[in-house]
Parts: sequence; C-alpha cells; structure tokens
Amino acid sequence: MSIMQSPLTAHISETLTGVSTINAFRVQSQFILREKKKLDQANLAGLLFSHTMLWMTLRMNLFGAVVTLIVALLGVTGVMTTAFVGIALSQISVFSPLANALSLQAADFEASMVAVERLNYYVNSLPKEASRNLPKDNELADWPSTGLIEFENLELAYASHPDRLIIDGISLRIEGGEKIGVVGRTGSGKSTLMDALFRIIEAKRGAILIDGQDIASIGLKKLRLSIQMIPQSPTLFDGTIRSNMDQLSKKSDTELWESLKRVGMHEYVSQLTEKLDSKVSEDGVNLSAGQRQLLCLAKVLLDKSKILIMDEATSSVDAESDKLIQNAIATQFVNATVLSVAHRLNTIAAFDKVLVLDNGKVAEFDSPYVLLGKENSIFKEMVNATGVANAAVITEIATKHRAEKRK
Ligand SMILES: Nc1ncnc2c1ncn2[C@@H]1O[C@H](COP(=O)(O)OP(=O)(O)OP(=O)(O)O)[C@@H](O)[C@H]1O
Repeated sequence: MSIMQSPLTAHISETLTGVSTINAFRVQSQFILREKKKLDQANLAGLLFSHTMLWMTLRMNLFGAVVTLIVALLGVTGVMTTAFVGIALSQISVFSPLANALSLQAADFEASMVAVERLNYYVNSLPKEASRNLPKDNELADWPSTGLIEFENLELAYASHPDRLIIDGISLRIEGGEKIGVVGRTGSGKSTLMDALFRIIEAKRGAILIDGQDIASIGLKKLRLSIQMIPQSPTLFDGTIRSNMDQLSKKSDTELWESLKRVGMHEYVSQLTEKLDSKVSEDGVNLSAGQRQLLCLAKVLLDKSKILIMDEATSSVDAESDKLIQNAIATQFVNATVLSVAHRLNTIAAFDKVLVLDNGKVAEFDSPYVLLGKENSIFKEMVNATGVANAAVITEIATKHRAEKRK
C-alpha cells in the first residue's frame, strides 16, 4: 500500500506546482485522467488488503468454530469432563479474535518497518561524503586569510563515469584578491571545477590548496562555511525574507536593510506589507529568478568571506540589476578572491584574469586585455562573437582596467 501510494502523492504535488502551466496548455483533462489511473492503482492495493483481511477473518472464525465443535463433541461423548469442556469453550471464544488481532498487528508492524528499511538503505548504501568535522579545523580559526587558491595537477571525474575526466590535469595559481572570470563552451567543466572547491566532487588526482592548506584535509563544514557561492539557481527555503537572509537570526534589521539596498532589493521589500517578515515560499517560487539571485547576493554581503564563487550569478537579472551586482561585488569584495563563471562577457571584462577552459584543460589564463590582443585567442573569438559593438565595449572596459591597474 505504501509503495502504491507514492506515485499518487508525487503526482498531486507535481500537478500543484505546475498548475498554471497545465491551465495555460489546457491539458486539465489529461492530468485528471492520470490522477484517476494513479488513484485506481493506489486503491487496488487497499482493496486487496481489505479482501485479504476478510479472507483471513473468515478462516480464523471457521477454525474457531471447528475447534468449538470438536470440544463440544468430546464433551457430549463423555471423553472430557464437563468442567474441562466449560473451560475449553470459554478459552476458544477468546482465542479466535486474539489470533486475528495478532496477525493484523504482525502485518502492520512489517508495513511500518518499510520506513526503517528505507532509512537503513539510505544510511548504508548511498555514497557518503567525507567527515564534516576534523580535529585540524580548530587550528584554522582565521583560515582563509588571503584567499590564495592553487590547483595542483587536478583531475576530476564523476562517480557515474570514473574514466571520463571532466577536469584533466589543471595546474593554476590564483593570488588572494584576484578577480577571475571563468569561461568556456557548454560542458567544458566550469561548474564542475567550482563544485570541486566545496568538495561536492572530490579530486580524483592532484589537489586544491587554499592559503596553502589542502582542502582534502579540512572538514566539510569548515570548508563550506569559509567559501561563499551565488549559484545559477539559488535555493531559498520556506520562511521569510529575514529567515532566508539570516538563518541564525544574528543580524540587526539595519544590517539586513543595508544589504538589500546594496543589491537594489530594498524598494521591492519595503513595498511588501510585512517587509522583512514577508513570506518566501519553498524554493522561492513567489520570487522571480532574478530576485532570488539578488536575495542570495544580499545574504552573501552580510557575511563577506575571502573567497566568492559565482556560477553565472547574474544570468537571470536585467541589465540594470546586473550593473548593481557588479558594482556591489567590485566595492564590497575588493580584497576577496572572486571566481565568476560567466556567459555575459561584459561582466568579466574588468576582471584581473580570464580562465578559458576547453575540454577540462586550461586553454588560456591571462588578463582580458592581453587575451584580446592575442592572435587566435579563444577569448577574443568569444568576444567577437558577441557582435562588433559589444566587442568594442568589452575591449574598452578591459583597456581601461589595465590602465587603472598600471597606475
Ligand atoms: N552529476 C553529473 N554526473 C555525471 N556527469 C556530469 C554531472 N554533471 C556534469 N556532468 C558532465 O560534466 C561535463 C561538464 O559539466 P559542467 O556542468 O561542469 O560544464 P559547464 O562548463 O559548467 O557547462 P555550462 O556552461 O553548460 O554550465 C559535462 O559533459 C556533463 O555532462
């Protein structure tokens, strides 16, 4: 019954999530039909269960009746004394319902154990992550203090395809405070490389060092709290704007508003009736994708760390918000190392260096100005592909940045 119930529950919740799309395409009848089929399947198990129960009750009652008849016959024929027959008959009338209840409870117990069985499966059969806490973590109170990142002959492969190297022997040194734009074709391994910094994917060979410490020797909790990330699609939790920005309720209202102001979200939030306590639905579905990214950035600004990773962090925001975010990053993370995976090349034109990944290898790693001046540069090709006018803007920003740096 539990197994047959899951597809029905999943179908109901998925239908509720996509109800506007279903209405827009006018496929309600199709979904109602699917719902009925799943309901029938779920009811089938319930029906079988109640029939089996009736079958068993009938058998148990029949068994009780036969025993009663035998005892009665033994009494009538004088094989058993009257007193013994009396006791036997009174016990039999109790035995039948008891046996029934016992078998029911045994079946119920077995069904309830399905949950334990599943938990046991998750605990023992799924691949485990490394330790969350290690003794060494306590010695690293101020780590990372400079934000120096070194990749040493790093090789990465996913567990599902251990022989396919997604990152194929990368060696790089990113100085503390440098702003690095990471570009490359779809599937070149940009996101995978960013995930490796959080040990979401472990190094197959080689190492990643942050401030000279191999991250493989640091507990996951310490590591993941020390690096901040604005992902492609940020995860928000069911709660309020406040609880999503400050889960531990450590920040004052002034700090929260200040942070919202920096990312340009304060106007929107101040228009809401409940302001900071306005509801955020699970996964932030009542906010646009851009607002989710801005809220995530506002959260990041509350606790600035030495390393910030952005995975196409501004992919869903309009040009004006994008400018705001770039500005916030440039002013608020002056001393932090920033690694930004970017498709909009304008956003990284003023960065210190661009890392071009190609098939998991470093194809280019230099300042945008130098790469734009190189013949056959992949980065230059990518910039040119954005159109003549845009390429001119990017070149101008890169040249200006170079001149400022020289000063
Ligand atoms: N969880 C996974 N399991 C197995 N292979 C994966 C997984 N995630 C990504 N890959 C593979 O790794 C390769 C690199 O993916 P990745 O997401 O790092 O690329 P990317 O450069 O960030 O691409 P994009 O620009 O599209 O985001 C792809 O070929 C992809 O198929």
